[in-house]
Amino acid sequence: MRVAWTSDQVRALEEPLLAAGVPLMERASFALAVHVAGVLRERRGRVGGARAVVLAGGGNNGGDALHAGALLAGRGVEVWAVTTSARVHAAGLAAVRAAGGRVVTVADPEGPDVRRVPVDEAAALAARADVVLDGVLGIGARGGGVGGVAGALVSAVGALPDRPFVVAVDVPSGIGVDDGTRSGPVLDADLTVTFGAAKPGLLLPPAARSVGRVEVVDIGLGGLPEGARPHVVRLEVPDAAALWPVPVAASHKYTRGVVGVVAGTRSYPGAAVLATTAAVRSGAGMVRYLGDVGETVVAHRPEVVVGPGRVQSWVFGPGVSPDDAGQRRRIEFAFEGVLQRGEAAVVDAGALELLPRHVGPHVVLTPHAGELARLLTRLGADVDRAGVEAEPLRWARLAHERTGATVLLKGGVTVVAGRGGAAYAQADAPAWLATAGAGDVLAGILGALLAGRVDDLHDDASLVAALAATAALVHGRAAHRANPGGPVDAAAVADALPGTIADLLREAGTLAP
Ligand SMILES: NC(=O)C1=CN([C@@H]2O[C@H](COP(=O)(O)OP(=O)(O)OC[C@H]3O[C@@H](n4cnc5c(N)ncnc54)[C@H](OP(=O)(O)O)[C@@H]3O)[C@@H](O)[C@H]2O)[C@@H](O)CC1
Ligand SMILES: [K+]
Repeated sequence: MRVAWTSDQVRALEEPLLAAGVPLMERASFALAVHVAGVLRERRGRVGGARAVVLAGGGNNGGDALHAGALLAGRGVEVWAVTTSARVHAAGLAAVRAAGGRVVTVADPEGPDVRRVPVDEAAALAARADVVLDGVLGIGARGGGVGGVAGALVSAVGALPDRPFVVAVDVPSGIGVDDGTRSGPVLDADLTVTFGAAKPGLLLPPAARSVGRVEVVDIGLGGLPEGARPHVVRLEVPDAAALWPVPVAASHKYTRGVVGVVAGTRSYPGAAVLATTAAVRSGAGMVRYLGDVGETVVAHRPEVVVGPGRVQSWVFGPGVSPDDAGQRRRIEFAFEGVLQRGEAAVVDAGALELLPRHVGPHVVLTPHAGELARLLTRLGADVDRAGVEAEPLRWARLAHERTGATVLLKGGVTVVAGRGGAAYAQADAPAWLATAGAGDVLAGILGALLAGRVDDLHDDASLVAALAATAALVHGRAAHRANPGGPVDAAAVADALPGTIADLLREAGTLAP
């Protein structure tokens, strides 16, 4: 599990350690230098003789970068430090100089003993480097992107035609550290070396697209205090495996969970086939189908039972248009069971428009950004698709607050917001998965997962959000497995589910008997 702590959470952990004289910056800069040396070795075969440019802002983020620069200079790297603020981390600067590094500045005024160079000249230095360390801004960033001459430098380096390898120190400078926004110049990184724990902006879109590979370095901050929850979590394979309902020898189809699927119409029968197939192939005990295309569904999936009966979870909406009277009536009727008996439900596509006024967290909405914007607009919020894409967690949370439902917002990074502040950001899928029918498959996976764990959901409402994140993880991994490195179609993703889930359980050592 990758957890993200906010700037305030990190500062609260740092404070007593710094007061006690724990050398956090030494630890951070040493680990940073080790990672940069690793990059240089990988890219050029050796560290000595490489060129590194350190972009150093006026705070401790610049201090980290300068100290790492000094360590690299000590290993024979030609180091140039470019300071971006009249204020500079004095000890870091002294260390770079003592190790033989050279220092220039783009700031005005230039400060004592530092030669001022135009932004273009500093960017040209970066262009000739094997690696650039971005230490302009860390968790002290005020948001709104990198301002002033530092921002001009970040833009100039980012626009270099032959971009050098960029290592972000703690975070790519200029991202919204706590909310993942991108509202000004940001230097996209190839590698981010972050201290203590990930930060929300490293996991959340759109900033998460700027971070490259993320390495978390333990600098001895310990953990969050009792009761504090990480701001955002990204589940990994062992977490998903631990959450997956695995049958035991005594299990039968009803204890394993029955999924009721109300999906598809005569115009869109494929959605019904995909959602039921995904539920069957994710290990549901049984799948029921309600709708007008039962024959088509059974032709593809003979395991599916057509017609009403008891279910543990529902999948509403794939391929359903709200003006289809038959499906609308079935969904509205089934929602009564969801509200009265506590059956879980996945509410997708056309069914989003049929959502009752207030539901519980055992109902999961699975909109994409445009659908979430429409839903929120109906609920009185002023937001459009671009607004949702700019701050997905904020809007997913608002939808959770206004409806009571757990919200899974689909995207390149899928964001989940649930009860008790639960928030997940999953980046498991190849970009190829942005294809018709992929959402129907996700809905089926989640339906099976909720049916299998329905007894646990009511004891622990935040579990639903974790299950939604698990469904996104399995969906993404199934897409990778369906055709590694190439295009995928939704049916192939559904077909890859049994193998994906078996691999997941095998990797985590939780195989069924
Ligand atoms: N404490 C420790 O010992 C440890 C700290 N650690 C490291 O310290 C980092 C946090 O350091 P920090 O708190 O000094 O803040 P930091 O991110 O360097 O930036 C603040 C400076 O930026 C400026 N500024 C702000 N916003 C701006 C903007 N939009 N555009 C332009 N400028 C802007 C602002 O200047 P101002 O304008 O206010 O004069 C201020 O000077 C953390 O990420 C980690 O790397 C680790 O080594 C572990 C030990
Ligand atoms: K940085």
